[in-house]
Amino acid sequence: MQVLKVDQLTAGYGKIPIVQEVCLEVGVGQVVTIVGPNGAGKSTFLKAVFGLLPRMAGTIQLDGDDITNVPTHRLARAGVAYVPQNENVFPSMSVEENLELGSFVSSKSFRARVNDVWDIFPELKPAKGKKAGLLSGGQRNMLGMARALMAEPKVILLDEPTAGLSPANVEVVWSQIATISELGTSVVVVEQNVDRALDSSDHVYIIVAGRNHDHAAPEVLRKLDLAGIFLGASAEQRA
Ligand SMILES: Nc1ncnc2c1ncn2[C@@H]1O[C@H](COP(=O)(O)OP(=O)(O)OP(=O)(O)O)[C@@H](O)[C@H]1O
Repeated sequence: MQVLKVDQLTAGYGKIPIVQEVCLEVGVGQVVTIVGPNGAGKSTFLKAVFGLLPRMAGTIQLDGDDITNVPTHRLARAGVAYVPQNENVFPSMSVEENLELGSFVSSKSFRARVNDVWDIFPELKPAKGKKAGLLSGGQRNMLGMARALMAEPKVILLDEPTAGLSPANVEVVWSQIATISELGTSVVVVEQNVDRALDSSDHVYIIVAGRNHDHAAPEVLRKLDLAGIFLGASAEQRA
């Protein structure tokens, strides 16, 4: 059974569809990555799955239950978490307060759950009293993920968690993603660096111009001319 199954999703801003008939499936504990050229609609897709944009067509299932029309504020309780690329923490609140907010829909007490999360993000624990706005960019990204995980989601949607990070921090984030999936939360991650995505994903979807272009296991995609696909898409966008 797939944890998340998105079928033929069409969504966009206002009445303009940006993603069209996009399909994506994620199994239990899998890391599924979405790659594609700039402006392909990757972020739009995540926002639409999380109900932040109107869905014009298609269906979304979580553990076999239809959640297509479940509003965003109920999705967290249902088991879907979303971490946007920016503004993913409350800057005037401490690290620990951010995590407390994230724990409201958890079945575990804050104290029990926070220890699981400190295990995944040990760097955050010494900073627990610090205001989130004073953290480095990398630490803020971690806190965004940590806060979302406090809710014990079945699936977590991460929008470019490695954007703007140093190479060392990129590696830290990918190892955290691996740990999150090993602990049973499935991960859907948008990533700009295709090679890095192929190294750490169970399955990769390529979205071009708002539509599914291809999807396969990394070893299959490595045999394709990915640069050509991306450059071709850029040329089409310029034309
Ligand atoms: N708030 C918005 N209102 C209208 N159009 C938008 C909005 N945000 C994004 N778009 C448009 O939707 C399209 C897809 O953008 P999106 O950010 O989803 O792409 P992306 O694949 O995530 O790109 P990138 O890799 O550059 O982040 C783009 O043409 C963009 O201009």
